[in-house]
Amino acid sequence: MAGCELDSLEETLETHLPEAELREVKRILFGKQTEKLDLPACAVDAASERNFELKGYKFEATQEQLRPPRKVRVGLVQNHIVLPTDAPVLDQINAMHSRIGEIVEVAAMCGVNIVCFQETWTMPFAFCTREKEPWTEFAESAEDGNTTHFCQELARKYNMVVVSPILERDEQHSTLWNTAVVISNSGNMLGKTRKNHIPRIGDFNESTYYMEGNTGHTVFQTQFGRIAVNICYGRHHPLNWFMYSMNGAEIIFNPSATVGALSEPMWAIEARNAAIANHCFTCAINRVGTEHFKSEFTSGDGKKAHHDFGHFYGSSYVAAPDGSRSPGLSRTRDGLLVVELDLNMNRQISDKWSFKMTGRYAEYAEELSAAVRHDFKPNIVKE
Ligand SMILES: NC(=O)NCCC(=O)O
Repeated sequence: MAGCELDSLEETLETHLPEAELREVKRILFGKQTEKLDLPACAVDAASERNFELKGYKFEATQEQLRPPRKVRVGLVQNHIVLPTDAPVLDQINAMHSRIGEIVEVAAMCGVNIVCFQETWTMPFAFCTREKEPWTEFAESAEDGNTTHFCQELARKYNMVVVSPILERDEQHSTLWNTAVVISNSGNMLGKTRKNHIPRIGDFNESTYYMEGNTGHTVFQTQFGRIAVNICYGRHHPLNWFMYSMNGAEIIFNPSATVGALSEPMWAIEARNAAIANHCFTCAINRVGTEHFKSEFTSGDGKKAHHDFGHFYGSSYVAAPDGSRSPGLSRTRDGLLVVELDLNMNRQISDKWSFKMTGRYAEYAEELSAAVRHDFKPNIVKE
């Protein structure tokens, strides 16, 4: 079976394992079971009419005596591009706006408080081509671009925080960035945060287009909790997650665009490990589908030129600090994953496992400062 034909890992397990084994396999693979969330019938019907998968789960925390639960619903959106990559740029952007608009409407029916879209959601993932035109035309101002205005309307209409990852055009510095715009549920732009790490692997030729981010590890205080955005390739860097968490992030979103041949075995591990290591929730989002480009490009590996990047495998999921995770969305379909979190779990797990308390950060900081110097000598004892 070709990789992209497998629709979902969980469904495959469910189809082929007897019930008792399935329960045990799931416990070992996914941790404590996440219960299904009851979603309104109108949302289920609308998702089916609009041809996207809708799934809902909840992570429960222990009831405390002094603090009330802090329940938040997050919505993770994964989708195909709507029009072919050679359609006029504005038509492509508008088509993505209307697709996202109809998915966010369903998120609102499900009571979502914070929604996050996939990396550079308004455009095909065209960086594989190395062509500048027309792809740089998709870049927009984070403050005043049409996409930000569109998301502000959604935020206001549905009382929802919107995390909108775009290709940003920073006119003032004549620079492009890979940026997530964070819009408060009031409709005001709270701020923006830029991708810190740019891949230098495979067809991800992103350094041709934009620069490494300069916004550090900003955390945004929203009405529904403190959130941060670790964009795509940043998920391979444990210290990147760590710094968002050090700045107080309770939920870290990881909007991504990644393909099966490259990263799929790592996908289920990295965001989940970050949730465990940092006592927070993480939300991994990947686009879905295969995008075809008119001009052929090579991967610089001696193999034949080709017109597509490979299959973006979706599989968006949420991981909790207790090591459990939600089932993923499909590998092949557009989808909305609605997950209810109780943010009290972060402190409960921190009190239990105490990774933050037992971390030897002052030691690491000292050793790291030495290690980044050019005269660094590794601390190795030899006979
Ligand atoms: N978009 C992006 O950073 N992709 C890099 C590949 C990966 O991290 O799996």
